[in-house]
Amino acid sequence: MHSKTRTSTARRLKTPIPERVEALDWEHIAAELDTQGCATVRGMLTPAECAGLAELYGGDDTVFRSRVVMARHGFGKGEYKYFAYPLPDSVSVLRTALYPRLAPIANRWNETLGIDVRFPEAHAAFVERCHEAGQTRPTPLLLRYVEGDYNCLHQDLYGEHVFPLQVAFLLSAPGDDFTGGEFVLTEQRPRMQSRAEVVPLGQGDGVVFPVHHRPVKGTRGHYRVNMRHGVSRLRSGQRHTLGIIFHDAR
Ligand SMILES: O=C(O)CCC(=O)C(=O)O
Ligand SMILES: [Fe+2]
Repeated sequence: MHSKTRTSTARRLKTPIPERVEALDWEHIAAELDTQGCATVRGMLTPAECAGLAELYGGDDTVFRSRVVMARHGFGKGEYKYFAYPLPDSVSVLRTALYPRLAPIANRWNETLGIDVRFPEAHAAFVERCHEAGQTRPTPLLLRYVEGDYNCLHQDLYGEHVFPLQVAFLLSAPGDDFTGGEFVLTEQRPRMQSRAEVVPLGQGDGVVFPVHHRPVKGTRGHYRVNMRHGVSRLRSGQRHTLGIIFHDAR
């Protein structure tokens, strides 16, 4: 990494999370999402913030509404816990601050795909829409993987209302805390073979990716590709992630 990048990252980390979100290059993120189907945001959380969030996993269970052991459902191996409302401050702030930057991308994608749904400017208004439809349970989650664990390719759909983008933050340090355990995205294109993308992440980095589909520009306009995400097998150590999903669950 260039020293210039390092300095500006460090400076950004002293600032509150909403300002860090504002400081990101959203034009670049939108362009990456359009062309590649995902975008990484580097150094969004400090190592201390990552450790604080990861520590919640083994702590007081009143922070969470439920725990899922993936092997019991055929989801893979490993486990995760959904946060309860009220969400921890940093999780709530991330969700609220990221949403208004992603909503215009989501609206543009829906327009491109000929889908009528439009998303309001503020997350509170979208959550209200979810709640009115009976989707009242919070979806932000902490995941934990140990050696041999993995997360099968999936889509985080929890009801009729779906916000089309989500963000996952890596809380552990690759190489130091764990090996293997790579974030994987696949694109299933109509009448074509699937394409896989491995997304390299450092501790505190986030990846923005589609929940279920995205528009891809073809020779005759745009077409819809089906997206799935998962995590490859952990070769050693322990890996924690924070998942931010913007729609609530039934
Ligand atoms: O652990 C990961 O990197 C994937 C997390 C995930 O599936 C999600 O955030 O929805
Ligand atoms: Fe997921």
